[in-house]
Amino acid sequence: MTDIHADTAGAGGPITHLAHFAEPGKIDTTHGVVLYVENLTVRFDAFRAINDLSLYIREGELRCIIGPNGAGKTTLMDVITGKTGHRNATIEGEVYLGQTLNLLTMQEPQIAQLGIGRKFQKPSVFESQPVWENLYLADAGDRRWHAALNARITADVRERIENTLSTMKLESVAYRAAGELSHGQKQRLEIGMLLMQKPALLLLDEPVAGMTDRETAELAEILQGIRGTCSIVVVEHDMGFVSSLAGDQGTVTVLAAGTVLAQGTMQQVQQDPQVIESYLGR
Ligand SMILES: Nc1ncnc2c1ncn2[C@@H]1O[C@H](COP(=O)(O)OP(=O)(O)OP(=O)(O)O)[C@@H](O)[C@H]1O
Repeated sequence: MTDIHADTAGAGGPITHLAHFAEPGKIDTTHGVVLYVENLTVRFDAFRAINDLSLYIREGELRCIIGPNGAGKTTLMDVITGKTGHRNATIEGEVYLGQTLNLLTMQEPQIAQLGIGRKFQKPSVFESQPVWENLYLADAGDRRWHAALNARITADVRERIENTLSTMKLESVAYRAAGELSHGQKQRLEIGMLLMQKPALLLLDEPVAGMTDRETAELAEILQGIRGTCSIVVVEHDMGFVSSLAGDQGTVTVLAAGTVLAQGTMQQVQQDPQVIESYLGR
């Protein structure tokens, strides 16, 4: 470990200092932290995909997570979103949303309802529906599809759809079928669909894979624009994209062999000898 890895000083302290006054189901961020991962170990049979990993995501933070193939990035996202339960995984440690919500005791749908939105690498949108309707259906959530389409759109939802179209730079294609969009536009639409659900924490898994340079730069600008409205964790291999998201001050976490190898600003991790050896130097 290097001396730049730990930033728990700003993380509001460990989850053993639980506040008990939060409303049930509400995320208690009284310490400024939306996600606590503490001493997490995930074993697949005897193999440790995650090994005593701790990290803290602050409210409104945009965190980039990088690391070599097999470092445990996807496994970490899976644990946070309740996806590892059905596999041959043994999980130890603590994963809390805010001070009180123990994610390791919850199933995937419940975690999504609490406000964790996850975008996988490949876009997943309703191809035959217009862009605006995709946003509307995302807002409708688990209301039945047909019921949602037949319901009147309230002024509040209309305004949020318009705002999301504008935020995600999709106004000019609002009435086009989602299937006709470019790859970059589809990725933006899917992120917009997650934003319609007002997430507390947005997890983006390699969002610029397959994008052109221009689409990548556009997404970086958009994410910078929504920075602070919710916490965002981006897992990415594209270093140019990570640099533009992190800027001079943002925190970049480097995972390797299932644990935090280094953590700090982009400049700090880029100069870290262990990071260069295990990842960037390749
Ligand atoms: N269900 C499973 N059973 C056994 N091993 C697994 C399972 N899922 C993941 N692993 C192993 O755990 C390690 C971490 O995998 P993971 O997919 O989390 O890495 P990653 O950092 O996301 O890699 P990449 O950048 O290639 O997506 C890898 O060695 C992988 O082979």
